Order: sequence, then structure tokens, then C-alpha cells
Amino acid sequence: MSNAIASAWKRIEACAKPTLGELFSARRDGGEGAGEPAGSDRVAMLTGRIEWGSADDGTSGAILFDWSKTHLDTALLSAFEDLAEARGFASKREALLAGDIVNVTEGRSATHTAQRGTGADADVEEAAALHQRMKLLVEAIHGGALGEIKHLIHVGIGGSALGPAMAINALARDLALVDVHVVSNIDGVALEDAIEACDPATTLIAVASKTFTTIETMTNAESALKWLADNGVADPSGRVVALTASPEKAVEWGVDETRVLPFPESVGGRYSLWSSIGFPVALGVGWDDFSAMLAGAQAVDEHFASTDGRDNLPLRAAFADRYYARVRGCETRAVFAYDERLALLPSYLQQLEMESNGKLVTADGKPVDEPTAPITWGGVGTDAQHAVFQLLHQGSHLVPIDFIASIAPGDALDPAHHRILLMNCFAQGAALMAGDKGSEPARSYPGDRPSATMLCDDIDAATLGALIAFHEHRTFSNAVLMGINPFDQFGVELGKAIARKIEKGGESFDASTEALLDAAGLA
Ligand SMILES: O=P(O)(O)OC[C@H]1O[C@](O)(CO)[C@@H](O)[C@@H]1O
Repeated sequence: MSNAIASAWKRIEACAKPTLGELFSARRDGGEGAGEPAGSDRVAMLTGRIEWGSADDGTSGAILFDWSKTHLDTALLSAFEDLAEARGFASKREALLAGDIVNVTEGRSATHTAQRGTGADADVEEAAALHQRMKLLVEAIHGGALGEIKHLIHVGIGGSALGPAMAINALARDLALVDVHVVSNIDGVALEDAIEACDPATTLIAVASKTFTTIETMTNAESALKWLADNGVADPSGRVVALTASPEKAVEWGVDETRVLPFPESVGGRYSLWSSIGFPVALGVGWDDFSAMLAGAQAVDEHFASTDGRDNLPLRAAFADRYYARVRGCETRAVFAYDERLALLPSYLQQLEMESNGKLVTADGKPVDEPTAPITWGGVGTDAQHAVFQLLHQGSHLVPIDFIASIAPGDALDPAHHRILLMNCFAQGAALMAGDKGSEPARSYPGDRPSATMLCDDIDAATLGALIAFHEHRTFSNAVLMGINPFDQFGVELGKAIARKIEKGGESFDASTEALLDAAGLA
């Protein structure tokens, strides 16, 4: 570790640890904290907005990012700025956005931002050409080129499924043009659920796999085609669209080249919603919404690319993430979406953050000397309040929390629904921070528990794009602060290799695994 990195951490660790209450009042013992912004000045210091679009054409939107209920203060912000500088944050960000090799272990660039127009010219042009093909295909399908299509079964897993599933769940509630079902699990129950809801005569299958080799996806795809064939579809392969970075494999598998939408190898699976992996979103809710999602993400890219230090909101969020993981020993971070439309966001962020930053070595192969990605978990408010918030308020773990909410409601019912939803969201943040002494130990709340709030104007396609891009850049910023490569995922390979060996047979394993195989009749 360089001296500059070590000394930035020394400063961070030596910072005083005022409580959130003290930070808001700037009153501390011994006169400490004099000059520290308090009250609304603190809120102003730690709150920022990212906006996009124009009110004239109805495309405007914004997200307010309020990190004031975290323990970040001026001393920590400045020490973390030094850490970011020591880690070469600005040049690493530039390398990412210029399409340089940032995924060093695989010798690749990471060009997901180019898919929404932020990146090197050649990458942006390649993305525009892909989007043009995708748009033509979506419009042709909507226009009946493949016959009447009412349903899409999107088969994929991990990054090839979580983004489409989340986006469809958020955006296709009232206006689905095509009824989309995302099937990921190899458990046949998942595909059965989808096919029961679809009419084979009007169903299209999208096979989404970057590698086009993933066993779950290929097995589900074969079964989906068999279902079409068994149910009177004369040419099942004529009903398949392939979304992949391995177009030759898709063609070999039997998909007509005109229905293969190839995205670049440099777009990572968990960063691929912007590429042809977003096809079900475009087909399900229309091209305009898919484009709006890209535009919302691009607005965040612009902020991320052009804002320095503590004012860079994804980087500021990463300062707090690193602080809680390393200084306060928090092993998890929870995300609660106070909006039914974002019900699948916590699972999406789980993959994004844990697959990117759950690592043991730095980008140059040395052991990481700090805790890497915390475990991301979460759920939907207010349901989670009545299930897991007991531990968050009174448990022995310190869990930094993100709240995400929308000012505009997603429902047309009595406004009381949305009012109560938002009041609950804000009340939880306030209660976690303030605590309460209570009349007896069991009824007391320690307080001083941190949270951040992302308050969206509305949940629409652009907002969803902006939220995801914010978390992509937050994840990247965390990786830079730790010196790790967020773009590989070798940790998932060993289990896959052992599953292949089991399938092949002829190898023996440990006694427990052998006994389990035996008990299940797989030995
Ligand atoms: O898109 P593919 O190649 O089928 O891979 C699916 C998922 O599997 C993983 O490689 C993990 O096993 C993810 O990174 C990826 O999103």
C-alpha cells in the first residue's frame, strides 16, 4: 500500500466519532465540531440532486440524494478525498469512460456506459448500431413480422435476467405491449410457471446469455422450444431471439442471424441491461421507454464524469460505504425500496455489488487488507418494517440503510396510501437516527444508526436508468477506493466446475457430498 493511501486511512481512522445527533446540532464536548455545518447546513452539505430532461416535453425528472443521516462530516470528507486521490480515482474514472482496459484480469475494457452514449467514440457508435438493429426488430415484432406476439418468455440468469426482471416489474405495470415472463432458475417449476401463463401460438422466446453456454439458460431454452414444438408451433426456432456477446454460438444453436442481437464482450453481465439484454424492456414497454432509461443513466454518467471530490454523489456514497465497512465494522448494508415498483431492486443491487466487489485480491493480485463489499440485502417498505426492522432498531448489528422512495405515487387509489408510505419511510430514518431512551431497557432505542435517502420525483424509465447508473458508479468508486477490479467474477467458477464434474461422473468427492449424491439418487 502506498504511503499516501496508508496516511489517508490513518486520518480517516483518527477522525472523531460524533453521534448523528451531535453532527446535526454541531454541539460536542470540549468545543469540538466548531465550524461544522449543522442542521439545515449539514443537510445542504450532504444532499445533492441529479436532474435530467426538460419540463417542456415532459421528460424532466430528478433524484435527491440525502446522505446527511450518515456519519460523514467535513473531516471525513476531506480525508476520503485524499484517499480517492491517493487511489488515482480521477484517472481510473477517465480510463473507465475512455474504454481503456480496466478489467485487468480478463484484459478487457468495461464499456457499459457507452451503451447509453458515454464513452469512446468507437464504443458509442457500436452501441448505436446495436440499438438501431434492436429498435428495428422490436418494431417489426410489434408490427406483426413474426405473427401475433402477445407473450415473451425471456430466458437468462444473473445479469442476463435480474435487470430485465426488475425493469419489467417497475415499468410494465399499466402499459405492457407484450406480456413478459423472465425465467432464470433451472428448477423446472420456474419455466412451468411461465408457460402456464402463455399461449404457445403467440409466444416469443428470448435467449439471453452473454456466453451462450450457461447450463441453466441453455436447458431452459431447449425446454421452451420443445414446449412450442409440442404445442403446434411448426418452426419453433423461428420464434427465438438471441441476446448475446457470442453471436456465433447462437447461430450454431439454431437462431437465425437476423434475430441475433450481439453486444460487445466488454459489457459485463451485471452491467448489460443497456445492451440487447434490455430487449424485453423495449419489447414490453416500447422503444421510447427503453431510450428514456438510457437517457436517465446518461444524466448520471455526466454527473459522475464531470464532478469532483465530495460533490460527486456516487463517490460520496462510496466514502460512506467504505467508512462503515472498515471503520465501523458493518458487514452488511440494507436497501429498502419504499415503492412496490422497485421491489426487485434490492436483488439487482445484490448481484451488482456483491459480484463486483466481493473479492479477496486487489487488481494487481495482492491480498486486500480491508473488508470488501458488504453483504447487500433488503426488501420493500413498509413490508420490511413489520418483519426485519426490529433488528435494525435494537439489534446488536450496525446496518447502514438506504431508503428509496418516490414523491409521485404509482397508484391511483386514495392519496392516503402514498402519504402513509412516504411518512413511514421518513419516520424510519428519523427514528434510527434519534433513538429513544425509553422507560426500560427493552423499550429503549440506541439511535445513532445511519441511513441515506434517495427521493425520486417519480418511478419512470428515466429514473430507473438513473438509479441503476448511480449504483454502478457507486460500485466502481468503492472498487477504486479498495484498489480492486470490479469487473471479473472468478468466484462463481469453482462451483460450476464441480457441478460439471458431478454431471460427467467418474470422480469422487468429500464424504458429505458423496452421501448427498447417494441420497438423491445421483451417485
Ligand atoms: O449471461 P451468461 O453468460 O449466461 O451468464 C449469466 C451470469 O452468470 C455469471 O457469469 C455468474 O455465474 C454472471 O456474471 C452472469 O451475469
